Amino acid sequence: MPAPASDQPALRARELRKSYGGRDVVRGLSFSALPGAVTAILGPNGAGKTTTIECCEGLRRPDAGTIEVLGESVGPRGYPLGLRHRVGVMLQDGGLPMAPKAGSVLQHFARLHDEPARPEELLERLGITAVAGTSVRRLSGGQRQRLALATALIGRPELVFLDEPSAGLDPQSRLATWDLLREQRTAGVTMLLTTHLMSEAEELADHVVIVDDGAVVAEGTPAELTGEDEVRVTAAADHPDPAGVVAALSARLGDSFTIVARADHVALLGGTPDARTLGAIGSALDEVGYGTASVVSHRRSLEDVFLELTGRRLREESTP
Ligand SMILES: Nc1ncnc2c1ncn2[C@@H]1O[C@H](COP(=O)(O)OP(=O)(O)OP(=O)(O)O)[C@@H](O)[C@H]1O
Repeated sequence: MPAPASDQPALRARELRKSYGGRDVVRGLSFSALPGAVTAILGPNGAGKTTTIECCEGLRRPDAGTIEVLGESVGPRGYPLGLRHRVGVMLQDGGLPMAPKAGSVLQHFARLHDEPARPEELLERLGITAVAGTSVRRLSGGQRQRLALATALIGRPELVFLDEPSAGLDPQSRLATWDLLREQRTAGVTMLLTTHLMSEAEELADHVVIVDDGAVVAEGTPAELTGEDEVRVTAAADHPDPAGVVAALSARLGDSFTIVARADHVALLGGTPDARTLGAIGSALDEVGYGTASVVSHRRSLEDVFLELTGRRLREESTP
């Protein structure tokens, strides 16, 4: 049964580090997940989300750092025995045996727990009752994904790890999954999920940890992360010196805005500028030869924040 809510984190990861073949993919990453809340680790492909969550699940061993789950330390050998029954895990690739039938797999997982949820009910909720008699191998990707979620929830865990829970699902299945996860939260279950879907983080998360290149670049509630107005100036052509653009704008505007400049756009955070300030912005941009294609003022979405922090362009994978 879920533990009563407290202020103590249900999970605390401190200064995690992990490298593969000399390449650092998790670089001093720290975050906490509060009990009864949904914490989303949001990041682009390759940011280190799966590595981080699998370290927290005790499936990968971090090179450095500490992890506490439900008050217990996760050591080099993974979870202490008693902890395993309190936690549910949904892996990114499902991690399911292929030969058995879907319903048998879930029954098997149910028998591992003292007070499991009813398998038939979970199958029904996730819309996979009709394939209960089909072998896992023959399930579609989305059906397998939902079965993996059912196996994570069958033991009525206190804490559930969900690695991209709705990746590859059609819109109906995604909504059914989100509804089920919201119910889990209402019942007091703590959830840590990874996602690169803004909509998933916006719909489900109480706390969002934005990760890029193996490190936390921002965190907060969705409202904290998105609560600011932004003026966005899109460049007509890439500018060679974004730092010079910031300097020119700061010289005219002082510290009334947080200014982020990239080759292709400038974002000014901190309020809606009046006509005089807009004039000053225009003059500063003219001064540094920043050709302006458009200027818009709007409330930032999570996607704006994410793209601002993690960049708008596809990145080459770094090499060792
Ligand atoms: N076992 C491994 N051996 C070598 N490199 C790995 C291994 N696992 C992950 N990586 C690399 O580490 C980096 C981070 O991978 P990870 O799967 O943690 O990222 P992610 O944020 O979950 O990405 P995605 O959203 O694409 O699933 C990637 O560059 C990946 O290629």
